[in-house]
Amino acid sequence: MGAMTLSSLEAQPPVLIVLQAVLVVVAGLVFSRLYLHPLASFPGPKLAAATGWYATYYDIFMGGIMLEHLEALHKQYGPVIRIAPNTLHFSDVKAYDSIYTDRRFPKDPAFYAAFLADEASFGCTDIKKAKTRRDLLGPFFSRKSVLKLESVIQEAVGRFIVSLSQRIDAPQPVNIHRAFLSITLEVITTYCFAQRYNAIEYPDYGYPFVKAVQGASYGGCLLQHFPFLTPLVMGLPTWLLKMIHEESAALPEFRDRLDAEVDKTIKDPTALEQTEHETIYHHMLNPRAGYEQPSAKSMKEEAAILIGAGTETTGNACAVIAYHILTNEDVHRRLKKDLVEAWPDPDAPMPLEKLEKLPYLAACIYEGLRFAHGVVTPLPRIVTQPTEIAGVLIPKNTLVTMSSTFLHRNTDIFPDPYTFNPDRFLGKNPSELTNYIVPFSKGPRMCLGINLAWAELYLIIGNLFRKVDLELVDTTAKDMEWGAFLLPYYKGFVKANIQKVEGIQQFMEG
Ligand code: HEM
Repeated sequence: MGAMTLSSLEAQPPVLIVLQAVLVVVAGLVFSRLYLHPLASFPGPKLAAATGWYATYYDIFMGGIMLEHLEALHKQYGPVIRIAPNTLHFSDVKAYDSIYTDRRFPKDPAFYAAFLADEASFGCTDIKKAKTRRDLLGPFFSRKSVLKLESVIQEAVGRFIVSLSQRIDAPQPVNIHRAFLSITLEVITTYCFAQRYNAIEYPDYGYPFVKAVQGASYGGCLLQHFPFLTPLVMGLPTWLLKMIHEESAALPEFRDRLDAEVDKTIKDPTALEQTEHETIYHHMLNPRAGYEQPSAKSMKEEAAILIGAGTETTGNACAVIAYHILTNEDVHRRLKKDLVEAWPDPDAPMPLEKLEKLPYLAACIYEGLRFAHGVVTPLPRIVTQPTEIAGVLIPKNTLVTMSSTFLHRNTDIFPDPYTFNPDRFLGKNPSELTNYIVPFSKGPRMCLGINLAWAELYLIIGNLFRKVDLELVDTTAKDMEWGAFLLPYYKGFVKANIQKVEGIQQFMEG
């Protein structure tokens, strides 16, 4: 019998033998994932339990619709579902805190490797190293520091409003989504590096990095699913990238510029004495006692991450907030009225702390963040020891995830969730609701730039709706549909006609 099998194998072409061996291995793997894996008893589609290609199909081939699909799956299978061989997704609001505030759960290295920043805050998956980096940079992004550097943000916002005034009655509608990305880029570069990039003044708000930045998250997601492409993509010379996709070439060019700045600063740290204000380099090159100076690679990654993390997130949030205010006449009128009452002379300076006290402005921003979501792709954490999450015991080494959208659209917390209704935040105890607004995530790895982001949102939205009369044009609900590629990737842009701008005298004089 054995001899017969051997001789029949010998008769087969080698390719067929290899194919058969692969089939046996794959079948064994699928069998073990379906029936022997620690997550075997968790509900969910069998195909998702068998292979990660299930998520790849919805994420990449279907244009980022995995989140919509997850909603349907939760309806079918319940609050905890297996969405990949080793990954669970939750929909129960209680699970969010358990996943993201547990200090024992590190970020998943496989997910974060695609962002090519394992030595920077966002990409670092080692719990201790990540904490060290946050300790180092945290003071620079604290509330105190943001208030100290408020003039830097105010100056950029002033330039933003002036730039809009130059577009009154422009022949073409203004792409205000890109205008927001331009100001958020400018805030990050001036705040972090004390450097103006003049993105706000660029024709048509088309600064190359601004045009390229939305593609970056898509690229990151692509590399998450096809990591073997990473060296290939990273090895592409810029001229070739330009030929394949011209806009994307701005990304490596921008990164080269940052790298050169870091090298220059390391070579001549005395240059830091000349900067207009403190920068991240002051904190990294002169660390506090007990902290080491990061390597050049780490500083380069950090610079790129801060710009990447701070530009599109905040720009998208502004665009979504503005879109909903402009499409809801009542909200628009009430907001304008409140702003005019609190700020009768638009030429007078308006400090951040005063804007923050306007309840309706705050409510519009919270409601806008509920629609903008921040990072939408579920962010995986590793369960390092068996832990109960939302009443279910989760085995060690499982990846656990939950998208912020499952809080923001929860009908028990936010009835009629698809209606933009700032009034829901004006009840007796707003924090009962704001606790469920999690665009910045929660816990030890929540957004490092949260104070800066909030300051930008108040100053940009407050100034825009106090000083600028604008009308939405060529923008429909379809343009605001998005696919999930870490951040929402919108199908279109928010566009508007600028009709009147006031309160720019102070900036023109400056
Ligand atoms: C509306 C604006 C913003 C939103 C919605 C947002 C959202 C987030 C979220 C959800 C995370 C967690 C990511 C994860 O768990 O992997 C995060 C992390 C981070 N954000 Fe933001 N962000 C915003 C603005 C900013 C700004 C302005 C900066 C610039 C300083 C910034 C810098 C960072 C950094 C460095 C991290 C990594 C923190 C860590 O992993 O320890 N973000 N952000």
